Amino acid sequence: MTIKNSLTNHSNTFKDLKITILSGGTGTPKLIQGFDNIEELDKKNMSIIVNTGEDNWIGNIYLSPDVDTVLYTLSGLINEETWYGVKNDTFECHEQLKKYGFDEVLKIGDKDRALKTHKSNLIKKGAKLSNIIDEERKGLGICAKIYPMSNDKVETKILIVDEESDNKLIDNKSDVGVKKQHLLIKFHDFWINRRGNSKVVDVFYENSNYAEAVEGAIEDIKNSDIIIIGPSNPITSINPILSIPKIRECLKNKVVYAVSPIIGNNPVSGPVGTLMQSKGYEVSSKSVYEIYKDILDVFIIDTSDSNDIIDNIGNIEILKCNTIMKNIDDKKQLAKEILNHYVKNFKE
Ligand SMILES: C[C@H](OP(=O)(O)OP(=O)(O)OC[C@H]1O[C@@H](n2cnc3c(=O)[nH]c(N)nc32)[C@H](O)[C@@H]1O)C(=O)O
Ligand SMILES: O=c1nc2n(C[C@H](O)[C@H](O)[C@H](O)CO)c3cc(O)ccc3cc-2c(=O)[nH]1
Ligand SMILES: [Mg+2]
Repeated sequence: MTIKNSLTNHSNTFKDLKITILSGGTGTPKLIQGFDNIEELDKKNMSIIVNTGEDNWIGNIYLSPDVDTVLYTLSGLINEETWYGVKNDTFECHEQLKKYGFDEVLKIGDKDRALKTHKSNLIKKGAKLSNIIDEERKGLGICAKIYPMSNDKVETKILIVDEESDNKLIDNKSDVGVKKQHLLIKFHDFWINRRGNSKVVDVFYENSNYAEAVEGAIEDIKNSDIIIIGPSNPITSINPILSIPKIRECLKNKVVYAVSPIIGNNPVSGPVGTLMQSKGYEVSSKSVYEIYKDILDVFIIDTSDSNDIIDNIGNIEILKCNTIMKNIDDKKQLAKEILNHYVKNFKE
């Protein structure tokens, strides 16, 4: 349909805008920094709904990696090398536990452990994750509201080919008795222990059909002017959020923008390629559009991406911007272009 590039500046009209951002992983938190640095935007009108599909217990520590990354990003504590944990943190406790024979595998820092211990204690007492996060964001002096995609357990599971059976197959391909075996594993097993090197057959969001959205999150979606799906892994960071029935239903009546995490056929980072192929998608920005299209109004691709995505994409508008966020100026510029485009095309 139509391609638009940079637009005139409408920043004075940002002050009343209400925005909700869907976030997971490391891509979207960069864009969240961009929005958080737009002075004219009232941060009390900014809500973030976060993926909890990778939440897990490590010993007695409750790990909610994508939530903690958003908390640290909005409080300026985030380690921007890894996009998890607290910058300049120490790892005394982590190292000492290893000496006692308990390897947490994930490197949890000493300052980071305080946030996770706070969550763990309250969860054990039966508190709701959404209430705990709200206390933590206030404790960190964050104005924006932050919600888990659900207070119910929804777990991202990866179906992989069991390498052992695969090798047996190769060795004894004539032996009809040897069958390809599959393993259903946690995302962390796939990404941390197996370094994302397994052959992925499929991805599931266990229990998502029965999971309730958080009331405040649904309220904020309904009251928002614009919903932004950030440039994160569509399969393991955004789709778990969209798999919560009430959330997806609500978004259908809203103005929704999405930023592609893939430029042409190249992801900027991570295992998004293998995971998209496992769901039958080619690795391309066009496939990202396919994944979101039933709720999408504007799809943002990188200026370096080709225009052939335009062919038959229905009535969705393509906006081309610089989507490679190397510094705070890039992040702020991308955030501003999204809001400028919204004001010009949906507000006036
Ligand atoms: C394992 C990895 O995980 P995670 O850290 O959870 O990251 P995301 O789900 O956010 O996926 C990373 C996703 O983000 C894209 N990305 C990263 N930086 C940028 C950027 O500056 N611009 C842009 N358009 N996309 C960005 C990257 O390509 C990845 O696909 C994971 O799940 O991948
Ligand atoms: O790949 C890693 N991811 C680590 N993560 C990130 C996370 O577990 C996953 O990498 C992301 O969820 C990928 O989607 C942490 C997250 C935290 O909140 C705290 C500590 C870690 C530590 C690691 C780590 O050592 N290695
Ligand atoms: Mg992730």
